Amino acid sequence: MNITIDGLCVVGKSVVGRRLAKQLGYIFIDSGLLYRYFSLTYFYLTNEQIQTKLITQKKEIIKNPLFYLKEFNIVYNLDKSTYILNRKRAAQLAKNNEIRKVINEIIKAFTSSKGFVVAGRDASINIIPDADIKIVLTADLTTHVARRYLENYDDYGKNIPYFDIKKDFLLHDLHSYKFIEDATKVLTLVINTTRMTIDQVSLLDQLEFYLCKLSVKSERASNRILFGHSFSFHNTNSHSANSATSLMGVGYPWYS
Ligand SMILES: Nc1ncnc2c1ncn2[C@@H]1O[C@H](COP(=O)(O)OP(=O)(O)O)[C@@H](O)[C@H]1O
Ligand SMILES: Nc1ccn([C@@H]2O[C@H](COP(=O)(O)OP(=O)(O)O)[C@@H](O)[C@H]2O)c(=O)n1
Repeated sequence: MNITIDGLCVVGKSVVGRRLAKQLGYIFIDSGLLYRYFSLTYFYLTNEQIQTKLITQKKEIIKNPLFYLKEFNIVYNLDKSTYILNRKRAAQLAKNNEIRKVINEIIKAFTSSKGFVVAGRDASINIIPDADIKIVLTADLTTHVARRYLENYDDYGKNIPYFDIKKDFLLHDLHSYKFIEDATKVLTLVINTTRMTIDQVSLLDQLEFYLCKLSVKSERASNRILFGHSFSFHNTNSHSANSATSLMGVGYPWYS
């Protein structure tokens, strides 16, 4: 079985995905790592030059999944300030659709067999559209900013003001709203992590419980379940209420 986890930044894709993969004995692939890796490897090149490099390199990467999956993890060992800088460059890279296409093709090729958990903003739509389980993690705007603040403060010792983080988040993540919006239309499980701890989100038992419920519900033609806290119970089947604002947890529709 293959599992996708979609969501904007700091919703917990990486930490939850990693745990889930470990519990299941699966391989975890964080698509963000590939953007970070290539932006670091080709730091001084333009997006267009990187695009050309990736197109030529693609075959060789696809032929050596184990080597490259290890190689991509190098990014985790970056010093803290480079890691933050690297996020901005990776975000620029991710705006190039050709580069997105190549990165998605690489992950698709890696996951042509089963046993993967793949995290990303477009994992369930563009990377593994035929994944067996599709999960979307969400959080409200304040939670996004607070988690990023804590991450900067605890992990990097930087006291970046709330307003700057919020501005940065709105500027850099805006282009990804559409992916998450599309993902919520096809997926099997939406978890609003706003008032949940990492442990609560990652609990496999809980996940299994909801997946069981899902199989019962699928008979009623509903292919999605939402759980977590602080929902507005709109009970609507129209996606018109499902705007970027609602994806931030302000007015999340509840499908029953
Ligand atoms: N449910 C949660 N409660 C508290 N902190 C969380 C939660 N989920 C994630 N975090 C924190 O947010 C930060 C980003 O988590 P990460 O898994 O890297 O997110 P993503 O991969 O979605 O960007 C980390 O510092 C993590 O500890
Ligand atoms: N599937 C993906 C993964 C990452 N990205 C971009 O790549 C950057 C780095 O990925 P990451 O997963 O480490 O991101 P953050 O959660 O730290 O922002 C993100 O900020 C996104 O801009 C993307 O656009 N699509």
